[in-house]
Amino acid sequence: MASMSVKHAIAAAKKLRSLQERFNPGGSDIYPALMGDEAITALIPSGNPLSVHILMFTRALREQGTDEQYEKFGRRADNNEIIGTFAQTELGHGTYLRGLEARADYDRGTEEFVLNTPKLSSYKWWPGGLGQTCNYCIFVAQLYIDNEAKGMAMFVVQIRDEETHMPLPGVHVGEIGKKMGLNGVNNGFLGLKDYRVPRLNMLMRHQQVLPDGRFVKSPVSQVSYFPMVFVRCMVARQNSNYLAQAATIATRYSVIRRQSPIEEGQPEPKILEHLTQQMKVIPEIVTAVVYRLAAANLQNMYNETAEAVYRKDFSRLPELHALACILKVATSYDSTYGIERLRQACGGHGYLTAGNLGNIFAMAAPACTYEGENSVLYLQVGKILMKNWSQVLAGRELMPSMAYISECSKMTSFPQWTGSWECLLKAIQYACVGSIRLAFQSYNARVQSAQSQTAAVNYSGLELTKAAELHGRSYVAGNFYQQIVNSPNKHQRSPQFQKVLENMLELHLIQIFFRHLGDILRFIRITEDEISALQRRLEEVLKELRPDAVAITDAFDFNDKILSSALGCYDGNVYERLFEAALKHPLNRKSVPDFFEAHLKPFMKENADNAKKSKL
Ligand SMILES: CCCCCCCC/C=C\CCCCCCCC(=O)SCCNC(=O)CCNC(=O)[C@H](O)C(C)(C)COP(=O)(O)OP(=O)(O)OC[C@H]1O[C@@H](n2cnc3c(N)ncnc32)[C@H](O)[C@@H]1OP(=O)(O)O
Ligand SMILES: Cc1cc2nc3c(=O)[nH]c(=O)nc-3n(C[C@H](O)[C@H](O)[C@H](O)COP(=O)(O)OP(=O)(O)OC[C@H]3O[C@@H](n4cnc5c(N)ncnc54)[C@H](O)[C@@H]3O)c2cc1C
Repeated sequence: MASMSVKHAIAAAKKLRSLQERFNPGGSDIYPALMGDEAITALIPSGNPLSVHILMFTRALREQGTDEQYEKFGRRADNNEIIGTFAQTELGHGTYLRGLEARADYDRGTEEFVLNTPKLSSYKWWPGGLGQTCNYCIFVAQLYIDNEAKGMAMFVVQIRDEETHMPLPGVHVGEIGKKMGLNGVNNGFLGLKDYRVPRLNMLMRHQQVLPDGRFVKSPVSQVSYFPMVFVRCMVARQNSNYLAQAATIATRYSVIRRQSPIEEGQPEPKILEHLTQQMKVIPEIVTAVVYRLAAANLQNMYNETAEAVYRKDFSRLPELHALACILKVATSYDSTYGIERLRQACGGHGYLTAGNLGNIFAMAAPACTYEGENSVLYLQVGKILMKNWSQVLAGRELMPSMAYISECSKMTSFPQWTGSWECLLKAIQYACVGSIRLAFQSYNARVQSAQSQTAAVNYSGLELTKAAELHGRSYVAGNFYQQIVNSPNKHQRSPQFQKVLENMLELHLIQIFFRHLGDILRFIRITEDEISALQRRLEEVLKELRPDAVAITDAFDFNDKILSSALGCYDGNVYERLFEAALKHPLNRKSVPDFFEAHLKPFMKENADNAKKSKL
């Protein structure tokens, strides 16, 4: 599997490099964007072993290295003359980066760093492509000068000979083992023993070790976390795509499959005519659309901020960090659970490999963990919200994506309920701000009672997580509302198209409202009649969107090769394709399987003989 993946990944990389040269010669950004494209991931169903090379290795060299370092390593990486990965996580630590145990000791005598993974738990563990594909990596380690810890730093480390691909002396490298999916990625382990690299192999754009061992600190230490911010943005985009793929498959299947007459004596309808089926499928289509738009916005913000960071302007980093975290979490959770709901919506056939929903799930699910485990990122956002709430209390302005928090904080009570989109959006935001206030009170009370800030974060963790989740909902719903209702492009849309978009907005807002009804009721009084009215609107909008479901998923524009699904093919010949796939199974190659003579026949014969004997 790994060798097939490498072969396909290389073919894809070549093709994309030629597209890059044709459309954006000399530029650098289009390449990873193309590599992140759904086409590439789908064409390598066991995962792309070059992902981390492209998404993290090349980027870190460009963004964390000096210009000379880029010339020495980065250009070769961009040209794919060397293949690398980002080796940060260890067997014993992934989340708590300050706890990483790999170390780099500066030897001023030789002007080298001595790299070590001193214990089993400090072995690097997980980096994509490290097992067998890569000959280089960025090795993240605690920097020590005269045995004094200086914080994390990144080192360019050659791990295999460029000619023979043999691991170099002092390098212990291998594959970590079979996983639920992504088995072509060859995630690897790496141990280093007294492995020396020249001083200039430490990436020194933002922090430096001078030849005499003096340490020049980065102006903003978090800038070393920047490669992760980029991949979090890519996860938001990629996981929205996985959800869109699964929604396309389930929608197409749901208009082919027929089951159970709705009226006695009537023919069996397409299963998508059943209201509960609509509720399983259509909201996922809408969620995919909503997240794609949010991820596109995030990508723009990333591009602007990355340019500023390159110029050493770090002012927008906190806002980008907060948004990248929240969208990474929201898209990875909602796609993972959404894909599973869509698989169940395809009944028994959803469980067949030929439907491809299992593989799409296996591609989407690990994004809940990699690039920052989701609960941990929620807590990051929770902490940022606490800081911002202090700003609100001090009457200061907040970053644009949190401006709604100041606005809601000024409201003494929730305005008259109207049920309009504005009202629904405001309700979600208001509940979010109420949750932030409560979390702040708990957190603050703990700090006042002499708990440390970190302990207070831990013990207020449930409330912080809730506030973060609602902030994600508020941001995403607010973004969608703006794009549908207030976009400058609105007037270029046909009335019919605008109506479909508005139906999607209606469904999204009502769906989020019901999902968080408990949270909303803590802060807003709503009558039973008002809730029932929303229930009727939910049923109505599902009915209205039902005829558009296929067209919306067709507009995602996934071709059959990408979906690789007997259930989701464009021509709708589901049963023919399922049969075709079944006939290809190795067990169907022979009418009588080999195990019959070897095992089954003797087993049955032995039983028959025993039965005969007992009768005698
Ligand atoms: C060709 C491609 C085709 C494929 C498809 C493409 C699509 C893409 C999809 C998929 C492919 C990719 C395949 C998978 C790749 C996976 C790779 C990996 O997994 S690499 C490892 C990731 N590891 C983590 O993410 C560790 C998580 N841990 C952390 O980030 C930190 O330890 C953290 C944030 C949890 C704690 O950091 P603290 O210990 O420094 O502590 P605190 O006090 O919380 O933070 C200090 C300050 O720094 C800020 N901060 C933290 N992180 C920041 C950041 N990233 N940027 C900016 N500021 C940050 C905070 O807001 C705080 O700010 P104040 O001081 O309060 O103002
Ligand atoms: C498919 C895949 C690819 C990967 N690729 C790479 C790669 O290329 N390079 C690389 O360096 N790494 C990679 N990783 C590793 C990944 O980044 C880590 O797995 C991730 O950061 C989570 O860390 P962990 O595994 O140590 O989980 P842990 O931190 O051990 O999490 C376990 C549990 O503990 C909880 N927990 C941990 N800390 C806290 C806290 N502070 N507060 C509350 N709860 C907490 C978590 O919420 C979770 O429930 C990859 C992982 C996967 C699955």
